[in-house]
Amino acid sequence: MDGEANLPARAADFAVRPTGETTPSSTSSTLSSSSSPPGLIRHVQAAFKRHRSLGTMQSKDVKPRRMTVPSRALHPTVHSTADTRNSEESDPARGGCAVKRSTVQNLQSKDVVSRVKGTEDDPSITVPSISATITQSSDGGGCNASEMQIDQQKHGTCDKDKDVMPLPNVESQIDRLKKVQFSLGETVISQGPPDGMATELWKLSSHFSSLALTETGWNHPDIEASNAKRTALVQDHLQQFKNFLNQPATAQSSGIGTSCATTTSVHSTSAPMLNSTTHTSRSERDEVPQLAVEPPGHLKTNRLSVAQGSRLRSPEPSRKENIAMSDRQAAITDEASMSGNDAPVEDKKHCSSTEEENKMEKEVKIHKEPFSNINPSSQGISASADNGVHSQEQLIRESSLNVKMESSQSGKQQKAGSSRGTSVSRKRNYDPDCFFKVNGKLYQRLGKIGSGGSSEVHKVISSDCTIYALKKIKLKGRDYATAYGFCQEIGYLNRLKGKDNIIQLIDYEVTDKTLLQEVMSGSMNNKDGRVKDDGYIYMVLEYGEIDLARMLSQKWKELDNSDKNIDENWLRFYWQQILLAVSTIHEERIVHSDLKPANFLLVKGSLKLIDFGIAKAISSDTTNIQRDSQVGTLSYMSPEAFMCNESDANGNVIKCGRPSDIWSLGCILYQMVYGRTPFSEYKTFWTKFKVITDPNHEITYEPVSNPWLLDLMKKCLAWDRSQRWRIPQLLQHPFLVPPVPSLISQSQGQGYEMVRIISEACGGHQESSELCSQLRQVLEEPMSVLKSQSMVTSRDQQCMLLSHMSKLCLQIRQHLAKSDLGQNE
Ligand SMILES: Nc1ncnc2c1ncn2[C@@H]1O[C@H](COP(=O)(O)OP(=O)(O)OP(=O)(O)O)[C@@H](O)[C@H]1O
Repeated sequence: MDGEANLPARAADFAVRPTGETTPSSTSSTLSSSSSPPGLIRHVQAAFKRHRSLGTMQSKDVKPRRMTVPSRALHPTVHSTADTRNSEESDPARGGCAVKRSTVQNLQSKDVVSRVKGTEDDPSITVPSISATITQSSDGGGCNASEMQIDQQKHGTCDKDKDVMPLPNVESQIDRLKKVQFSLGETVISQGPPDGMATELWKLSSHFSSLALTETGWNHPDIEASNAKRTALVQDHLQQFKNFLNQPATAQSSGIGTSCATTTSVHSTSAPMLNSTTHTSRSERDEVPQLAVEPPGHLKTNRLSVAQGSRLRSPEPSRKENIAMSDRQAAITDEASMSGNDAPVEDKKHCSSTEEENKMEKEVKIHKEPFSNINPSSQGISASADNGVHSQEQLIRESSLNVKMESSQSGKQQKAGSSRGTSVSRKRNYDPDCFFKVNGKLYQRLGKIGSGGSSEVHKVISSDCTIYALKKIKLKGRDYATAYGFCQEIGYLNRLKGKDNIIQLIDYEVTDKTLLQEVMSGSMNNKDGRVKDDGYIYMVLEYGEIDLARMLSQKWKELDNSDKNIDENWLRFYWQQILLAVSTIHEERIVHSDLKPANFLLVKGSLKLIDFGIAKAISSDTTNIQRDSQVGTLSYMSPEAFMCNESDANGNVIKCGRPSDIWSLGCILYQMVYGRTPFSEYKTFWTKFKVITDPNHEITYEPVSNPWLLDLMKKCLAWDRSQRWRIPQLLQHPFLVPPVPSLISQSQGQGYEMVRIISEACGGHQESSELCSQLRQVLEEPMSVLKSQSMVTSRDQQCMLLSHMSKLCLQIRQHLAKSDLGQNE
């Protein structure tokens, strides 16, 4: 473990940034939300965490800090004490995920039941349990709840290519379904039959409810006996219901201005889910029956259960419900509005008058409420559900206008009790503790992944059920140069879009638009001073499951319990990926400057490079980057990174370039091989500084079974940066591209025999014997020849070897010819 806790630094001189080195036995951060979301949301989050393998978030290990050290601070005569800040707090929640699993499941199931029972208070659960059955019917599966659950299980992923969100086990789902249906059944009955067009529907719902009630005796033999009959009956009813829903709608969801439209709110109670609630304005309720159709409990998931334009009746939502609904509506409104405009989005044309507001209230409103109530892990999206999601999303798109209008309405509802006309700030339209908004799109926060020296990174889910990482950088109080640097990360990530081994930037927003503009145009005018406004940078990034630091930590924990060495193939596999990632940026003339295990993330089995916070592009006329200060993470910083801008023995200014990254790679490789970084025994900043900048300091290499591995580490950790290998060479190093053993042994066997014959033929001639022994040495230790040469690729190495050998052979031949001649004379 790098004991960097004692690093000396004066706060003023060293900006020590905690970053990501992980060493096997240390501890660090974290998966804790800084602010606890409400109960249900917490359960959602917990469920997501549950489905991530242990430790898939930020390493729990102590991470070395990234340093920003002004040059003057580096003079060895300056004595300072380390800034031992380690801003990464250990978060037991991460490690504790698995332990808490059962508790979470219990909570979830309790939660589902209690939530459903509390229907009256929950506007998202409005009336009967029809929807689940409807969805199922499309699969031809009747209304057998267990089948439905199994179907959900079968298709329990959000998207094949996206994060899998497995469902809890089938039995518990069925069990919960029974409870849910029972509860909903009670609700239906207590509500009594509506009149008008929905009477038929009510009958159906009552029927289902009564079925659901009977399902409390789910396995009773009597009930089983009548199952077939009931199923047929239900299917019949379903058909009727479908026909009902398929009626030409007089009030379509997009029916702006139609006086008889029903308002349909599609709530996705968690990202993969959409449930629908239909309600109408007071004036409409008298004329048009309305129905709120809600899938039961967790079966709300993924289902759009109300056809748009259905003119159905449901009990009037209470004011409380309305307010709660409007919160959700507002949330989805934000999500639906992609404009990024801070003003509430609304269709002024239709919102200008009270009359039109009334109309609007009657319209079918589609909202997607991605993030409430339900455990997303139980959102297994069945085939039907999947379709459901798509159709819902389509619906949402199609109804975006309505959604926008809903926004204005919901704003007003929110303000119930206060002046109706008061406009509602967009900021209040969603809970900032639970959501992030980037360019008008909402992302629900699922948990904090980690925090770097400059940022917080959160796991989030988008409205299309994709998991992302959201990096939030607070700019307030930072100097502009630093803020520019952070913005530049966006530039680099944009430049590296489409590169497989670089984490992908999905979206971003810099709240300080001028700053972004300046960075993008390369005209940084305001270099002095600090950012005063409450500026943030948000970056939505491809999500990485685990970082290399954590992987190494796990690997070494495994190895500690056994007497095995690190698996060379494992090493080879990830080392190659690391090289390829760095090769990508070096080809783009970008020097990362902060390469360390924590900055390589595993995404679907491949390592991807992250954190371009201090990366720099090499300008076209040079091979180096210009830095005003020393930056990096101590344990991985190259000698030239420490000595940046100082003069070397020849009076040349020391600069950093690609070789600086190669040194960091050497440190990473060393750590992969030995479980610690090369200078880990030097605990303080100054001792580290001293040994790393000392050209005569010899790094200790414990013996390893593969000499090529040793050679590789040395090639990366050559003190003299001009001696360090470049990525293309490293990719061809014999550790990665081993020479074919059979050929070696074959050629060696034949070679030895040949040398023996020649030696005999030379008959003890001194010069010839000398040449023969050289030839033999080449055959025995080809590297002894190659080491003195600076080769480019292994093919070049082979060619050099051959030419060296043939030179020797030629000389021996000449000697032999001479000695032949002498003998003949
Ligand atoms: N796309 C992502 N997916 C998953 N986790 C991520 C992602 N990006 C960052 N992280 C996690 O958050 C941590 C901090 O992220 P990052 O290194 O980008 O922030 P930073 O503020 O630049 O950190 P530092 O300055 O300390 O290196 C990472 O070590 C990683 O564990």
